[in-house]
Amino acid sequence: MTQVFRNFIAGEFVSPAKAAPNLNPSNTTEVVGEYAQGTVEDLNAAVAAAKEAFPAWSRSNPQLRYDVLMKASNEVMARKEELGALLSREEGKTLPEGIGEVARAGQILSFFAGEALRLNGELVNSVRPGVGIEITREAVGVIGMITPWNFPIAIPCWKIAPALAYGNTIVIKPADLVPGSTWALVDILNRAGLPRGVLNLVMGRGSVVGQAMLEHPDVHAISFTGSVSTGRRIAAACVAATPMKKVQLEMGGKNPLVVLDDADLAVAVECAANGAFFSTGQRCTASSRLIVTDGIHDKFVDALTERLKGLVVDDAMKSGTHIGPVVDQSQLDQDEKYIAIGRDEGAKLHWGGERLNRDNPGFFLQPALFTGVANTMRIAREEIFGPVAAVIRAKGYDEALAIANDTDFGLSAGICTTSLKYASHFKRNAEAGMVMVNLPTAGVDYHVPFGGRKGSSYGPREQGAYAREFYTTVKTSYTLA
Ligand SMILES: NC(=O)C1=CN([C@@H]2O[C@H](COP(=O)(O)OP(=O)(O)OC[C@H]3O[C@@H](n4cnc5c(N)ncnc54)[C@H](OP(=O)(O)O)[C@@H]3O)[C@@H](O)[C@H]2O)C=CC1
Ligand SMILES: O=C(O)CCC(=O)C(=O)O
Repeated sequence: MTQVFRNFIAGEFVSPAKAAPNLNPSNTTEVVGEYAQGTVEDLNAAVAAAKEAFPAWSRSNPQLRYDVLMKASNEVMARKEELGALLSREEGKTLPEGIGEVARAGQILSFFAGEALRLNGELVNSVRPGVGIEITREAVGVIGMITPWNFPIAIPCWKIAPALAYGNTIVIKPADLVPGSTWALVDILNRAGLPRGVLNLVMGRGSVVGQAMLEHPDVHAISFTGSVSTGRRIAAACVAATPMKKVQLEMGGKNPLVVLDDADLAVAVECAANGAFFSTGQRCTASSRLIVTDGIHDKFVDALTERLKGLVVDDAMKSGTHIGPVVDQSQLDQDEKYIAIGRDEGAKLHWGGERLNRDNPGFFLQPALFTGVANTMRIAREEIFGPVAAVIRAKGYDEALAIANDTDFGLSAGICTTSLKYASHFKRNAEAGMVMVNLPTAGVDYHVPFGGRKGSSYGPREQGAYAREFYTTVKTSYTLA
């Protein structure tokens, strides 16, 4: 019998009224596990537990928070192969990518273990004689977290770890498509010594559990990663709530990779192949627009096409697979819809884009490379979130930069060049939260801020010490001695 994975509320695993199968996108006949489908009552119980746990946890000794996070980090690292396999089975990224993501989660936990000890304040002279001012940071309260399917352990981890380090309590709702990795993370953190009610997990649908979280008056802040449309709805709900909720949104991207005539061709091809197609292109940092200057355009397209021909698309767990399946039927439909739109708009489907049959039934799609794309076309403006990239030709650097910035998004932007002048100019003038020089637009470090501008992000940055802006609130105290 398939195991039923239960919600974790007030320090207990709670038997659900309903559960749903978590399917493997590499083989849809394989059920990874049955996972609870939470209800509004479950969410209410989880928020009540988090509220009750908050006073003690927010005043707890930082050594305790350090110990819990470090112990959890050690277990995540020790089990990275097993957890990486679970992640690859539920989400479809390749096993090395899955293991790499789990290792990143372990590193995030140990980074924030240290942050629990480093949280500090400031002493400031008052303009009034005899008065001293302290500026301190305190935990915000109960944090609601709503996470997407494309990074099933890293994204929950980079929300949970800072929230705990700075003394908040949590209710998390992972994406219904991939609850398994978050369940494993919550189980590990619980056994690492978290007091009852500090971390609560309610799996299930966004329209039910997520919506109830937005409406609950005892949830003080919401951290969300996912689509722009859901993000907008969440921001509106947080502002409309009484009291208003603090909100942080990480949403889509339409990230440019500029390739200049003077680029090292091999570096540029590797950046494009990795940034656009690895992890099946299902990254908000994916390079979906390849903006290539005239002098290198044809050589680059030929070399990238050769590279794509060598990429194996197959079961995520098979050794030798470079690109796993698309996450589910609905995302596959979206990818195919945009491939059709690109053709209808007059772009040339230069290579790929075909559905592939493999040994098992799964959502396999050949990477698709469009050429002759204008930046006004829908495939250059809307986030597809699949292995589909658009090559846009530019006359030179100035035009390439203008095209790169001509987008509603602003998450990551990359340039491949051997010129210090252009690299420096691009770092200063790219309208994005993250800039990469001779590196893929996707794939970031775990100890520095992550986030974007324009339609990509809203609210304070995630990750690194900058995460404290969201997970703490500032207090200014005046004392007359
Ligand atoms: N920037 C990023 O990292 C990501 C971007 N996307 C983009 O979004 C598209 C659609 O993916 P999808 O998974 O549907 O993204 P969504 O934005 O719908 O889902 C993200 C999370 O929000 C939850 N959610 C959905 N509706 C609500 C609601 N009304 N109230 C509260 N929470 C809600 C989801 O729950 P549930 O589990 O029920 O879906 C999930 O946990 C992709 O094709 C891609 O373009 C998707 C994932 C990540
Ligand atoms: O590129 C990365 O490393 C992170 C990408 C990401 O967080 C996302 O796609 O949601």
